[in-house]
Amino acid sequence: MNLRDLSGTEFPELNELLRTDAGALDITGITADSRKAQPGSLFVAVAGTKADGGTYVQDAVANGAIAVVSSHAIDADVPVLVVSDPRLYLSLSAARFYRTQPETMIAVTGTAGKTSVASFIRQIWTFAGHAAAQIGTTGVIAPGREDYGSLTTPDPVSLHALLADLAFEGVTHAAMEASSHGLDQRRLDGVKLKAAGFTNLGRDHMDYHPTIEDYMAAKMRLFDTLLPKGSPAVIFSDDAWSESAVKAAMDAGHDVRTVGRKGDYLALKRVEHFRHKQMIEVHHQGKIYEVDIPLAGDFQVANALVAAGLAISTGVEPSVALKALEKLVGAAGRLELIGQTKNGALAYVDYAHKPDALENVLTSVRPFTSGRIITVFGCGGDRDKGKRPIMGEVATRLSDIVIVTDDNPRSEEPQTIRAEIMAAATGALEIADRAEAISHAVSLLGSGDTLIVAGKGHEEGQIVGSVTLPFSDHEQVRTALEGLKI
Ligand SMILES: CC(=O)N[C@H]1[C@@H](OP(=O)(O)OP(=O)(O)OC[C@H]2O[C@@H](n3ccc(=O)[nH]c3=O)[C@H](O)[C@@H]2O)O[C@H](CO)[C@@H](O)[C@@H]1O[C@H](C)C(=O)N[C@@H](C)C(=O)N[C@H](CCC(=O)O)C(=O)O
Ligand SMILES: Nc1ncnc2c1ncn2[C@@H]1O[C@H](COP(=O)(O)OP(=O)(O)OP(=O)(O)O)[C@@H](O)[C@H]1O
Ligand SMILES: N[C@H](CCC[C@H](N)C(=O)O)C(=O)O
Ligand SMILES: [Mg+2]
Repeated sequence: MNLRDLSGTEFPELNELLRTDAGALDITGITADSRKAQPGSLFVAVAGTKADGGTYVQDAVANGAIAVVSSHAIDADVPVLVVSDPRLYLSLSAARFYRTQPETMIAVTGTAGKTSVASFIRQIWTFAGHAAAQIGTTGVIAPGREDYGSLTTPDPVSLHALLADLAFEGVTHAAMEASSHGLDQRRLDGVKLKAAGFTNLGRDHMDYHPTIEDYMAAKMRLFDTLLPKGSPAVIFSDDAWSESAVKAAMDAGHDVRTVGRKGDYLALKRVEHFRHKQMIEVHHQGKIYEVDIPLAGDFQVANALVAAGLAISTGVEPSVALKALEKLVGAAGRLELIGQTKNGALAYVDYAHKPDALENVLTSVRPFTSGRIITVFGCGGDRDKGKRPIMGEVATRLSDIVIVTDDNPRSEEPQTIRAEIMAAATGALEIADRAEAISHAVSLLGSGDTLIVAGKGHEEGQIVGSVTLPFSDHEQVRTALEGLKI
């Protein structure tokens, strides 16, 4: 594709340059990483958190890049396109370069629940007969494909290559997770959305966003900038930030549809909890539906309603969407029941790695726990340090026994991380080795107890320094359960 077509019309500052021979350059690839530049590539220099792409222009050109995009003039032997927002350019040009995306794309944002909602909406679409995909923290799941993921919202070049592949494979419907990093870094700006969803807002990523308002504003880019005006915006109604989200979506001129107890689109009227399922009564456009959701946890009801709202908003019959909820399978590692002991204690793996999520998960299991709640968790290194004592307090307040252990220490000293949690975790035990912490917790399980191993969910590794050691909470819990004599 030539540079003129690739650049589109969103950057009038390029018009003059693109009228020259530079506009006719045949671009054979796009990258923001000089190390991936090849002969014929366009190199987009973006300023990042660790490095400034601008310093790698010569490397990119040496690797074969034939044009460069930058936020400021740079001396180079190839044409330099100076644009106000290189990250936006990267996303829009990647979308044009890879051309196709599944026809019905939706994105969901919020501090907790994105992976679950993306999984649920994929399951509802599939139940309704569509070829559907989900893209997010747990990777890509689509017919015939299950790829393990790393980022929640992939970088724009990988994302658009993936969307084109999915469309080529026949996927017509895809649900994406929109992380605040992804939104802030314009990773989704080239995606053509049909609808968008919001779950909730809580403390997260305070290492990246200076204030919670800044964090919320990044999330709201989904509504105020990305979703085309007049599209359905499905918003969970019962969160402290719901009103702000509704306002942002209204101000942007969207068709706002609230779901939850205070919701008007899917109004939740009643919930009855059972051990592994919940019965809900939902009102939608004058009709009453009673649905059995085969998952534990109040928060799963919220996620199921956001997913059903998005499915209905993208053309699924309401009765079909709500029927599909009866068949839901939880996303991997999200309050996932791994097994039980002979004396009836339940062992779950959960991905709660932030205070609100931990609070929710521990509160959710209390109604069906006749014995004690035993919690094993840690906090990641090189991430928000402020959440550590908060999670320590939440865990000890809502559990009977807490074991503080390691969770991806990365470049930090593991004992320092544990100490920061322990400072507010009165009475907690500290066992550094996560496998040992899990087996000790399992050995304590008595009749009616519930074990929650939180923080790693679907993850398959423990990141120590820059090395990822194979590690799975699932496997450790399973092994420990098998080793029990009772
Ligand atoms: C903090 C953050 O979001 N970083 C992401 C960001 O990197 P960055 O722009 O800050 O990159 P940088 O390292 O400062 O480098 C700047 C630029 O120089 C380029 N460079 C660098 C070196 C070189 O030799 N040549 C070169 O061209 C880099 O390719 C980059 O374009 O953009 C990169 C490409 O898209 C991401 O891979 C990278 O994710 C890092 C690995 C990461 O850990 N991100 C996490 C925090 C993240 O994004 N998490 C969210 C939310 C998670 C959740 O709550 O679910 C997610 O969406 O996953
Ligand atoms: N609607 C919700 N409200 C509160 N907590 C939730 C909700 N949904 C999930 N959780 C909690 O958050 C954890 C992560 O859930 P999920 O993976 O669906 O969210 P996410 O937004 O994708 O998170 P991440 O940003 O870490 O990928 C769950 O394991 C559970 O503990
Ligand atoms: N994807 C998120 C969550 C990681 C969860 C936890 N296991 C940790 O390492 O902090 C991140 O990288 O911040
Ligand atoms: Mg996620």
